[in-house]
Amino acid sequence: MTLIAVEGLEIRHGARRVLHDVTLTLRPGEIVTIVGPNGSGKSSLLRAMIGAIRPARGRVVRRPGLRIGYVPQRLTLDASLPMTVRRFLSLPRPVSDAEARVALERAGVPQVAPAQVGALSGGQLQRVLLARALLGDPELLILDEPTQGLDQPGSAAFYRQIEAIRTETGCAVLMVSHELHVVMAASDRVICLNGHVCCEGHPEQVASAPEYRALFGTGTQGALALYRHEHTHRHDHGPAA
Ligand SMILES: Nc1ncnc2c1ncn2[C@@H]1O[C@H](COP(=O)(O)OP(=O)(O)OP(=O)(O)O)[C@@H](O)[C@H]1O
Repeated sequence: MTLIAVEGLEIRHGARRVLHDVTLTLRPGEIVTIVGPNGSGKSSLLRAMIGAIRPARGRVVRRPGLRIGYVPQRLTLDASLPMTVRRFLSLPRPVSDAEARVALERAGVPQVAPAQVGALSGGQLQRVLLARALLGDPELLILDEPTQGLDQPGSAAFYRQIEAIRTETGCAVLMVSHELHVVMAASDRVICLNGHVCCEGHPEQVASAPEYRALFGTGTQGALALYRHEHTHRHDHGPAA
């Protein structure tokens, strides 16, 4: 059973082709991470998948009625605007106190409902955005670099929370991250994107191995060495060929 399928997708921004021939599917309950260099089209792919960008070619097929929760890469909030987390969660759709409480608990910040949004730490704000995405009880959670700006322990804790949410709710998760060394333990599948799908596969089953622990924190290179990453082609011309 497929939740969402991307078939032969091409995305253009104006005259510039940023993605081409992208085909992938997501199944219920799996955690898939997209990695790739800056400007490789990761955000564009996610935005096409939620229907915010129209493909130049190909298509996105969503299971009818599929509930998607989306956490964007950036949310600019005016820190001086007085607004509690509770109120923020009711925008634009009013939600009950019970719904808000469950979402904040799932996101790991059960205590912040009365806090001002502008007073939250970066890590707390990311979790509030996650809570907001969880409100519609999504079958697919899409997160675009959700740990940008967090330190490594903060990122690791965030991804553990994502895994716990998947276990608890059974939702599938598609996320973009630059931190393969952190997310690989949480991911069932990794897709390497650079204008097209370069390669994809299971991260190594090493999360509990001492070697993995030793490498945790040594940066992406170490993790990439663990992830079987066999390119069958060269990138002579970059993604926008
Ligand atoms: N709305 C837009 N209009 C014009 N060009 C855009 C638009 N959005 C993205 N681009 C360009 O498309 C390319 C791919 O951008 P995208 O944000 O999808 O990549 P990314 O892999 O998510 O990058 P990053 O890792 O830096 O977030 C970039 O060159 C970007 O400048």
